[in-house]
Amino acid sequence: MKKQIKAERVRMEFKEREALRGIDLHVSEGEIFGLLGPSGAGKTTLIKILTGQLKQTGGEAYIMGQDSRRLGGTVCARIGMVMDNSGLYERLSCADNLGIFAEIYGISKRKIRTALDKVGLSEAVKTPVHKLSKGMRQRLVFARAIMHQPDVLFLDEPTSGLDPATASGIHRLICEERDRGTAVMMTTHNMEEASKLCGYIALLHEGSIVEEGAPDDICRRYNHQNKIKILLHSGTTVMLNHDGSEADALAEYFRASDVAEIHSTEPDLETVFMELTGRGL
Ligand SMILES: Nc1ncnc2c1ncn2[C@@H]1O[C@H](COP(=O)(O)OP(=O)(O)OP(=O)(O)O)[C@@H](O)[C@H]1O
Repeated sequence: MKKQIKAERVRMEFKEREALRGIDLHVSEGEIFGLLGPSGAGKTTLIKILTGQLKQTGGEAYIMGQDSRRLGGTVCARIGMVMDNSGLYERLSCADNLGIFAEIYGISKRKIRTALDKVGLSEAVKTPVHKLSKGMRQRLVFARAIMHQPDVLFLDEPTSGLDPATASGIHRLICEERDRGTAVMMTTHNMEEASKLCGYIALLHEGSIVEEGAPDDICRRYNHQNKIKILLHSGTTVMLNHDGSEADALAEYFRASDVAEIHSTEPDLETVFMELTGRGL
């Protein structure tokens, strides 16, 4: 698997603040990497460095093997981005907004229609941006990010503030991009979204990665209780140690057909995050 995004000991010092304190990570093709962290953790700063919008004060960053401080036109044309400041032209139509980028990327105008269809905006081809709802705008920004079929995609809170149906449509498109082989790096404050989409996540706190791994593996690591919770048909809840000693008791409950539900006591990502940072997302 090609490592499309790489950071090696990346540091960023603003005048009176150290925003990143030596970040190491990589994202391979066909992978969705989640960068999570509370407000001010350094997520946007890192994405800006990786995409060449900001120059780091230490360490190295590479996109498709090219130093992010010197990204050339060919590499830039293979990157897609959804950032906080949408950069849409309010008075231009959806199609004309994408048209500008089609020209920059040097792709056929036919791709505009395909991209708008993909995000469900075929009816709004001629609608000026200022008449779009928040969800439609976000879908347009997404269409702009993927219309040139990028190899690397950066998504800074792509579903923030969207209704569940629009968010779920965007999730589907992100997965389609991954399946096409795109390396995706996304930030989110939504832990459910991160667990569902990301194969690998890094928890960023005050400029450092404090935990990383597959979401399930991280949650298992913080399963301090290590118990099984059984809900019986009678409504009673039984807690058993999850160390092998529970086998006989569990078999007995099953023999008696008493078991309605069975759960492990693994914490969710939000709880792990609270434990590590003392703050919620
Ligand atoms: N241009 C800048 N000049 C000075 N400080 C900055 C600048 N940009 C970011 N910072 C500081 O760097 C730290 C990290 O900011 P950053 O925007 O990367 O956080 P974030 O994790 O993206 O937060 P959020 O989730 O709120 O978007 C913050 O303390 C912020 O105030």
